[in-house]
Amino acid sequence: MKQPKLGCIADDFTGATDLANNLVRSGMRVVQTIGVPADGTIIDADAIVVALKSRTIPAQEAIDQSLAALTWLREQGVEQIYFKYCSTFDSTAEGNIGPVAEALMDALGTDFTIATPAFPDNGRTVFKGHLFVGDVLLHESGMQNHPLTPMTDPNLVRVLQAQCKRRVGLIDYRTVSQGADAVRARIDALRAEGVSLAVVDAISNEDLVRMGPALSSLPLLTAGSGVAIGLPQNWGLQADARAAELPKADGLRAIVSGSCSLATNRQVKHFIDNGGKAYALDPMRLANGEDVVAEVLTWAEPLIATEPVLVYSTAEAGAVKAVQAKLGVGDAGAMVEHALAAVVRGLVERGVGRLVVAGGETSGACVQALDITRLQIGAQIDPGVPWCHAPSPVAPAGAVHITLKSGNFGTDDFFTKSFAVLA
Ligand SMILES: Nc1ncnc2c1ncn2[C@@H]1O[C@H](COP(=O)(O)OP(=O)(O)OP(=O)(O)O)[C@@H](O)[C@H]1O
Ligand SMILES: O=C(O)[C@@H](O)C(=O)CO
Repeated sequence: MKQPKLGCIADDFTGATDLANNLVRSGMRVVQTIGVPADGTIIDADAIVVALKSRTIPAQEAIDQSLAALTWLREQGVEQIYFKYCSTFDSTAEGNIGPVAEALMDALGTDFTIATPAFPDNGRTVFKGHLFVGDVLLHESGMQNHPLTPMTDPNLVRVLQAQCKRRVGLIDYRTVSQGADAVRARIDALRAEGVSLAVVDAISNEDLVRMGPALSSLPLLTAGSGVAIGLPQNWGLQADARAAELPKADGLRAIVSGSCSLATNRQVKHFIDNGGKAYALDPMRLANGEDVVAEVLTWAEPLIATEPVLVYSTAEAGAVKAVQAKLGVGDAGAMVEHALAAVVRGLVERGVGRLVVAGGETSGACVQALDITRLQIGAQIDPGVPWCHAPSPVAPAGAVHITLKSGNFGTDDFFTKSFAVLA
């Protein structure tokens, strides 16, 4: 058994699998844990990703959870820490990216780190410190309307500075394009100027791979998942398909979707338009106290024997707003998550062993319903979304293959193609 090299702290569950996926694709064997494992847990992997749900909780709670993860990861002997946040830099003026990054810097006794959400494979690029989502700036991408973390300023130096006590600077594309030595020299110059956190430009995977060697001596990195593709080389690891090998998958198939993002709405439509069997869960019937979960399971049971089924609450913005207006945003969300989690549990008890879950919060609820505490990361379905294999006491076979899809990730045919990737 080898000592893990990289210890990662992710601020949500789907973000954690996204990071793990990029590390696996670049040659690391990765295990993702749900929360901080119990003392004495031994993990055999090159990298460990601790998945928290700390993105939008109060900053002090996010700090406490992240420091607990750091303590555990250091006990495993990791050589470098990676704080993973969203590729759209989801945060409020209070945090949690800045406060968590600074708390980790304090705990590690380091005076410098980087910050970049760049993830070119998913259209997230950083240029002159400004974050683009596809062809538009962050504040024109729809993220300006996010209910919890509205992003109204694409200038990440300004955004991060508003969350930090330390000075924030920039390593721009001209430096990055010159390679690792130039990045190292710029880090030294920024340090000398009293800058402690630097946003780093990256507009391509080549930029990320080029900057990798310059990051090897930093105890802490903070980033989206993109920076991960340049790190395994620092330990002499190369892309190797064996890093993504999972046990054989032969359970029944189901998809559960609570994400209401534009991408997931298209994926649900594509599945149904192509003849997939689907059950639309109506939040108002749940609110009326009807036993919709039992109804779904009765519907699904004969179908799953021969084909994948989709159970979804996914709806377009207008319909979601109408439900939220009647039930309240928090209560509507919690009620739907609870129902989908109960559906997942029932499906797995009935032999579903290949499971697609769409939505970050929904994934959190489903993983908890299956008593999953760790995931081994396998092959990528789409950028940012891998298949995983997870022990689950709920599963008759003792484990499931599961994929946790971020709301905004995946092509329109994601639901139909994911099972083929696992075959
Ligand atoms: N029809 C609906 N009406 C109201 N709320 C809903 C409905 N369907 C789902 N929800 C709630 O909306 C939220 C969707 O969040 P979730 O994180 O699962 O998806 P997402 O935001 O698209 O994903 P990500 O966080 O990965 O971007 C959940 O709390 C879910 O319960
Ligand atoms: O970085 C991303 O965009 C995703 O991994 C994510 O964090 C989704 O919540």
